[in-house]
Amino acid sequence: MSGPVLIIGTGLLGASIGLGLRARGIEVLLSDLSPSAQAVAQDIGAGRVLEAGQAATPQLVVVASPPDVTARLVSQSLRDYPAAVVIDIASVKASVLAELQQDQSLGPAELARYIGTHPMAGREKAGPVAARGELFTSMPWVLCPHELTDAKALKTAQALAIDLGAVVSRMSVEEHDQSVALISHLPQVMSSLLASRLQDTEPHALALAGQGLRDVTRIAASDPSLWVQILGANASRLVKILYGVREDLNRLIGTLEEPEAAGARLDLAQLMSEGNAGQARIPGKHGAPPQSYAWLTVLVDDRPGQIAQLLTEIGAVGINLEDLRLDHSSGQDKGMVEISVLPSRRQELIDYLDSHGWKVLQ
Ligand SMILES: NC(=O)c1ccc[n+]([C@@H]2O[C@H](COP(=O)([O-])OP(=O)(O)OC[C@H]3O[C@@H](n4cnc5c(N)ncnc54)[C@H](O)[C@@H]3O)[C@@H](O)[C@H]2O)c1
Ligand SMILES: O=C(O)C(=O)C[C@]1(C(=O)O)C=C[C@@H](O)C=C1
Repeated sequence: MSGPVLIIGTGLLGASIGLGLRARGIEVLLSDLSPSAQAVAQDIGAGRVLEAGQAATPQLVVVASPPDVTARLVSQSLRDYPAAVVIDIASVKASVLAELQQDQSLGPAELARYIGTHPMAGREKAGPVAARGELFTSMPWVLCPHELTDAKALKTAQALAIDLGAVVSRMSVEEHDQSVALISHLPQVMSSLLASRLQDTEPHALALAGQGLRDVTRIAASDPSLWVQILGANASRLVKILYGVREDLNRLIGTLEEPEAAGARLDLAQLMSEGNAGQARIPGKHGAPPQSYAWLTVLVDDRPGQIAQLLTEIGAVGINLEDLRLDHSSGQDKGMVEISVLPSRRQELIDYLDSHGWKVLQ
């Protein structure tokens, strides 16, 4: 796509889009209510601040503000930039569209230039400092055209997502909100509920925290003010899913209260197998069927440059790294680098690292 692209709201998502577009040589203008957020976004290379009152003729306006002000900013942008396509990236879509459809200042010609979108990529951190230009690579990006969206708006939104490396899909706002209630909003509340149990836990118990707890609580660190808005806007869809969770939880509690009762073990096995079956359905990269990778762990000294050296050596053997996790063994000055590769290359990599002085834990 060509620029300029104006990004309104230069926090985590807005600045990440700016970084990704700048890396592709596209002109980016930045605007945020917070002078420091826009200045930081400019400093990290996400674009150039559009000063108040300065004229601009963007080809595309991306509204990347919190959901509760999104419709207002989209409406303003449609009026301020009559030649531009305007998109938003808010995590909820039906409430934004409904507000725009009720907006008396917008006619069909304005609404035709608008399309709601949602990149299914983010982090548990807010603000431009946490931004990453590669955030969207291989991640889903949903486009939600409404009945008036014109072909140019759809094509421009699609070009943005593709240029940023995302995998594009299309849904109605209803279908989108229904889907993310389960795929994104339930995981967030389950993670928060679980992590909230840790508030009064003794430090000696917390010191036992392994990867399992970390896996399921990463997003419990997410920004409360953003999630209050997301959960509030999608409450009616999420609550129906939570009724089902409540039923399952009641059943599990009943089973665990009498673990020796007839059928109790079968019940537990069923719970685990149902979880296995659901987990196995989560697609891998690019929406492809899940691919199982083989993991190995390399112990590294906790000093600068160790991980970079390890990755350079893996690259030199020509083995593609599918995933990487870092952990520290408690109480030691050692780091553990967990690496996943195609199963067929695992032994080759272990042999290579062993022979080059790395300590591999299998
Ligand atoms: N965080 C995620 O993982 C994620 C992922 C996908 C989509 N989203 C959506 O992206 C949007 C932005 O989320 P974020 O995580 O980047 O939040 P953020 O808090 O990092 O950034 C939001 C920015 O919007 C600015 N802002 C607020 N009101 C404004 C206004 N009236 N005019 C201009 N700027 C204004 C804030 O100052 C802030 O810099 C939200 O709608 C969110 O639902 C978030
Ligand atoms: O990876 C994360 O940190 C996220 O929470 C990202 C995530 C999600 O996948 O649920 C969260 C909310 C957004 O609307 C889109 C993406």
